[in-house]
Amino acid sequence: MVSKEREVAIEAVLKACTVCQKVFNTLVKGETVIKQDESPVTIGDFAAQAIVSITLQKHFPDFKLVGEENSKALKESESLRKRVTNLVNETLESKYSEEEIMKAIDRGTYEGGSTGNFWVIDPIDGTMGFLRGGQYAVCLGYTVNGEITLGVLGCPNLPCNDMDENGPKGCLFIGEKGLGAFQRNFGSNEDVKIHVSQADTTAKAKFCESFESSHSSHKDSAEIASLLNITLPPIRIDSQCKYGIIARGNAEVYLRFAREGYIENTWDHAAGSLIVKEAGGIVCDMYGKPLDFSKGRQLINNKGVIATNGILHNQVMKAIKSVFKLNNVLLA
Ligand SMILES: Nc1ncnc2c1ncn2[C@@H]1O[C@H](COP(=O)(O)O)[C@@H](OP(=O)(O)O)[C@H]1O
Ligand SMILES: [Mg+2]
Repeated sequence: MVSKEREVAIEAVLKACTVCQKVFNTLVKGETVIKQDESPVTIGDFAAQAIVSITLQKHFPDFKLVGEENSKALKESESLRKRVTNLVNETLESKYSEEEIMKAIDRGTYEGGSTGNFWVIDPIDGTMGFLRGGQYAVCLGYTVNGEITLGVLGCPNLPCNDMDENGPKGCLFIGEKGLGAFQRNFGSNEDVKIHVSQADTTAKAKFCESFESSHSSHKDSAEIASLLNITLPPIRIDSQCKYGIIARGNAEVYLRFAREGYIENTWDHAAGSLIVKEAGGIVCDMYGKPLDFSKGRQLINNKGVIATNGILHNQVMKAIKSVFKLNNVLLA
């Protein structure tokens, strides 16, 4: 049976994707002067988080939400507040007040933790990709007692069929614990089961990483790829779309090595990591430890993020151990 959480999460993510596309088409394309606090990304982030929060509230009045955004900037700027409010009301065909919208956004200040149920939202993951007209994702996860049990990624610009840029674009990835991973294309109601690649040699493998080298060291990943005899160039795309393409088998390995001291946020990995696991892959940190979503808003127990198709996992982890000269790396 399809859970109510899954249906509501899909509804929320699709509506949030609609607002992001609207912001891109009307603001990013048309806007010439962008003030820092009224950038399209800011407007889109607030509107998308408000829409997800309002949709969850409608179905689960007591819901808790770990969200990337809060209403501080809206409280400080009347024009920003008005623009976000109009955008949300246009999209939902509703009449929420500015106060109601800010309250909805601030539901996202929950601290998370190891007990109870809560949602995790990244309203626009891949800010840089969004602005470039590249990849970004609306990412919604659901956590039960510190473990992600549901993840939905909305990827408005991602090709539906493999990486075919000429075909249709816009797809959802859905993962539910124990029930597998699925892709649903925008405009369709059909969920198609997806699975990681069955490639069993690294020489033929494809790896993906952040477009932005400031988010993940391209130099380190190149060294690891070389040690693994990977010859194909990296697939560099923004956002959790990377988890989506691993889950449906377009690439076998996702490497993420942030600068020293950077702690990953739960909303950047919650939905995507479950989708890869449900598609048969493995997700862990650079020491082979599972991502621990039970410690609050950030992944304080983890460093780096690795996702693989499972088959190549141990080879990848051994290469990481060698390149970073680590003593302890857990194998699968
Ligand atoms: N120095 C850094 N190292 C690693 N990740 C970073 C970073 N600065 C920002 N990020 C995170 O990287 C996310 C984008 O991931 P990717 O590089 O895979 O596209 C950003 O999400 P937002 O775009 O939601 O802010 C942000 O949370
Ligand atoms: Mg993000």
